[in-house]
Amino acid sequence: MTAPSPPAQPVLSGADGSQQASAPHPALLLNGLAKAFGQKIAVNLLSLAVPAGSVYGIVGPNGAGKTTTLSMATGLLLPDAGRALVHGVDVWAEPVRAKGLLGVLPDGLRTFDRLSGLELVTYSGLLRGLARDVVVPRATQLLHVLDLWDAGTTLVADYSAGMRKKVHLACSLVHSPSVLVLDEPFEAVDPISAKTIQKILTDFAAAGGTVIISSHVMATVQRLCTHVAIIDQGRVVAAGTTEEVAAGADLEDRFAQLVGAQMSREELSWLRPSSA
Ligand SMILES: Nc1ncnc2c1ncn2[C@@H]1O[C@H](COP(=O)(O)OP(=O)(O)OP(=O)(O)O)[C@@H](O)[C@H]1O
Repeated sequence: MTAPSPPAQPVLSGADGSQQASAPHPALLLNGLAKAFGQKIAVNLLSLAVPAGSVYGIVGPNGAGKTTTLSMATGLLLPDAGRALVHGVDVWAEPVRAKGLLGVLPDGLRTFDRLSGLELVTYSGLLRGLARDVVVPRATQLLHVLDLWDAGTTLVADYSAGMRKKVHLACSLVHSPSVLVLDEPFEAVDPISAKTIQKILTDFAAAGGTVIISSHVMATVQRLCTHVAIIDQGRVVAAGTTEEVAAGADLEDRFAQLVGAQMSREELSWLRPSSA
């Protein structure tokens, strides 16, 4: 895989009108993001700074607002309030520039699935402005690395859930973005492929890229992520380096401490195997 493309280098005008390099922006800055669906407040004035070069895990219970947050952060869903900036570029004010910096694996995406894997990844790269002689070798390589090459001309519509996840991951990588935003990248993926994906992501971050993943698999987040944010009811309840957030405990235990209080302790006394 090629190194991620360098982020847009923002400049500031000095008092004398000269241009000075500014302090580096976070790879992703969310500032007061909010979204309601009718009466339901999905994201409640959420702010977060993701440092460049980090592998940042977003965790939280079902319905906490992770997908809604990531959708607003990547220009897929219009926020009711707040801003999202990718390397200082406003996702909603300058969508084309911001999206050029992003590689996105959305949750439950519907794509052009009447294509083979090679066609879909190639098409994705062409849409991102890559030349065909650049995109075809990259797409081929990605399909080999993600163990999808043998699927040949099988349509993506006929892929398994894990294969679909991997081909969409390939689409998010093909243009070598600066910031990868991956909603549940390991969901439905087999353990060997999960290891391959983890290696791709750590290599990508080591080369200067930034990775943001949402996941429910705490062990993976603890092993893979340099930073983590725990989201609950549309708000950040803890954020920092993984070590800071875990605070000397297992991340899963910490997660349960922070957001487990409202989990039901009720017993399903009626749930007993029925006799034959
Ligand atoms: N399009 C929508 N219309 C109505 N409500 C929605 C919509 N999308 C999300 N919600 C609601 O917003 C809340 C947050 O949903 P979201 O999908 O962001 O949670 P999540 O943290 O990604 O959950 P999960 O871990 O289960 O994927 C939920 O209560 C959900 O029902």
